[in-house]
Amino acid sequence: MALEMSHSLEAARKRLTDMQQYAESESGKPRTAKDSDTLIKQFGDEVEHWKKERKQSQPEGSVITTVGMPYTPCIKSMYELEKITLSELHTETHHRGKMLIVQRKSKLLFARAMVCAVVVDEVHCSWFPDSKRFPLTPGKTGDAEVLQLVHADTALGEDGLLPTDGLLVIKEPYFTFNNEKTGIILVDHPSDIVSIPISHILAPAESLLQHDGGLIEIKSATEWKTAGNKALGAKRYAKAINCYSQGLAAATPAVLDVRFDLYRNRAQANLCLERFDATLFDALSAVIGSEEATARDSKAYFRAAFATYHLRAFVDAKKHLERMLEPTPDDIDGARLLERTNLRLHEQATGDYDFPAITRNISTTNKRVDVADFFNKTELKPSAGRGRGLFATVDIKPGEIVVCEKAFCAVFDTDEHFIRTATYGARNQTITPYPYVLWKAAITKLHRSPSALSKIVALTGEWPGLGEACLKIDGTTIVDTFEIHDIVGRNGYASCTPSKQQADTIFGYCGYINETSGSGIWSYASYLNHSCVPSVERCPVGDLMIYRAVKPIAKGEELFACYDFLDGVENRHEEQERVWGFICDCMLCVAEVLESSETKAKRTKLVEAAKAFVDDHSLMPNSDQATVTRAEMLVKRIKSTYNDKKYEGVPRTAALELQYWLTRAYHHRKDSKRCLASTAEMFRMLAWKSVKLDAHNVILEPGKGSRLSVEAVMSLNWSRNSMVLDGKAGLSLKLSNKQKELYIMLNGVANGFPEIPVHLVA
Ligand SMILES: C[S@@+](CC[C@H](N)C(=O)[O-])C[C@H]1O[C@@H](n2cnc3c(N)ncnc32)[C@H](O)[C@@H]1O
Repeated sequence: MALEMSHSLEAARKRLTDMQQYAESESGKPRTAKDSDTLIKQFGDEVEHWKKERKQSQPEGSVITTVGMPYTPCIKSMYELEKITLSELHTETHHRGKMLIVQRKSKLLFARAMVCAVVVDEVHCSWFPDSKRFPLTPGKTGDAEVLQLVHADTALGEDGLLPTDGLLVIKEPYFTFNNEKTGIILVDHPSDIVSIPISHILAPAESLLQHDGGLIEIKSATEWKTAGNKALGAKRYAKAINCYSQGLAAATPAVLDVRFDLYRNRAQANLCLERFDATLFDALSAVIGSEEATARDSKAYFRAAFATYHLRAFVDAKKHLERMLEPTPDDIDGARLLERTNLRLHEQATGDYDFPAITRNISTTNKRVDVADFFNKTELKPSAGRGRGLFATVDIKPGEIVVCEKAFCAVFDTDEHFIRTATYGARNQTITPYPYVLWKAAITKLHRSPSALSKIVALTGEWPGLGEACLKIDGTTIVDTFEIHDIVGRNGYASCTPSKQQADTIFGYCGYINETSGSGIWSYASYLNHSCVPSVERCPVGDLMIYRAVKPIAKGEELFACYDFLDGVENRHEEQERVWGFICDCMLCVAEVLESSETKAKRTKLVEAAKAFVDDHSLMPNSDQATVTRAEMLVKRIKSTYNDKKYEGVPRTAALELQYWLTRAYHHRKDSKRCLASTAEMFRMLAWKSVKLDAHNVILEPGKGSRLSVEAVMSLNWSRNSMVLDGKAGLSLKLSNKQKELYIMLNGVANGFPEIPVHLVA
């Protein structure tokens, strides 16, 4: 079944069930032929309609994309497949071991999630008098079908996607239905379509004669180069690549120089399409190596370095740049790229980042940062009962950077083609909590630079698909898009869309995570396993994810992040099992699981009362003593529901929100002593040990089972301000310094931290 969108989970579920039942009832029936002229006309009208309506048809609010049953891509070469015609297709059938050879006969329809076109096959052209064929109705023009291509890289444009000047081989075609229950050929895996020239050995000989322009033109390598340069100048990159490739096929040893030019120019066209693996290959193939060719080689090395930089292989990028700059040391572009490369190498080796500069440059429009990754304090190893995990290779202090990683790919709601949609899968009937566009972005990136495939398919996902195999067949790397779907589901992280306000607001970066305005794949950090009492906290800055230690971590210890933290162990475990397929057994979960249901019920009731209290008393300055006493009593009652023994060393967070309310109330009532005591109490509730906050000491030590929360850090802020108002400058400064330490642990960077005005502490 095709990929479709619905406006609610219920609608998605209903649509999927309905389509599954229909598909089952139709499965295996012979396909009904479609008259090509009629279909092409109807489709043309639809393309025009879609173009006009595109604005209105943008989905409003959140939508759910339904995804049919997964199936693996074809892993046979087209030479091993048996050719069939459209007339031999059967409904709701994967035609394993078969292939269609078709030609596009319509414009492309760029719908939100896919690209469609009408294709015809050889029957239409009345070739092969002796072949099995659909009996043509007199006056009709032949058979045709709609092809629907999911996850196509739309940057390739009309030239690159389903080109019309050649033929298309659809490997192991899947004939199914669209939302209107009309038959379509659905291609979920882009590698299941291969474009071949009409002169290809598999193309029917008659197709040469049938070619639109009559006889095909035979061009020399130089003529292809000229045609390629023209296309490149017109920014028709896919067409340029095609011309240069044809030129390379036509180049004889007599025109060696042209051959180098073709590689160099194709490198540039590939670079414009962000196909960095191909750019690198072409650029290095273009290196001539003679003295007279210095200028041309300089260009080739620059392109190789640029591609390598974007493939994040900074050591290699530096090598290419040094070779480039050896004969041309004054080249400005080369020198600039070398400077950037050296900075990346420094970040990669030390974890020393210029965060003020990084955060200054990011905005709603500039969300992707130019930085290297830092992994040097960790290693990937097996983790008993949890697959693999990340382990510390050195002792790490609280606050230190543990991992810093730029996303393999990230999407933000301010991106041009962002659609706020999750996917709902037919296989396990669950929602993947990451947007459809993240799945698509990951697939596009893998198609553009397939060298990244091995690290992505090594990640955990439910649908095994092709596993960790990285196959290249018929010139294309095979990406199992369903496998990537599940990998995105298990490894995607919510992020945020950076903005100026975010950079300047208290907890601007950290606080935005919950809004899920962006998401991404950080493939190394993905190996962090979950704990509800984590040792690291994460915070996004653009598409960079910073992980800092929130407690001391000894060399050899496994690191844990918190994927999500819902109140109540049952809620948490239900979510963990549904989204990630595990149930946490951290110290906190064990303590909560062991509690009786009566205790939990009693506490839940009290927490509800506390929430209602906080909602009713959000205006702090009006709190009189009686109201404060009520809050204190309620905190006491909630705390009494915890069994000290069971909860030793783990957080008791049920009264945290109300305690935070008390901190603020004391501050407004100018009761600095109680304000500070309340802050200390919050840290105790979060299982911090050696909590001492008084005139002489500001000591807060995290424990093995402790958590850190925004409220606790903000509580320090109120205490600090209370002390300022009370004239206790020394203590307020100590509190402020501690607050800043903890603030950076959670927020990743110091941005937005409210320093005490200097004149108040002078
Ligand atoms: C993002 S991956 C983490 C890396 C993973 N362990 C691996 O080997 O690829 C998430 C998966 O790790 C496993 N996992 C994470 N935390 C766990 C925990 N506390 N207990 C058991 N399994 C866990 C689950 O299989 C989950 O789907």
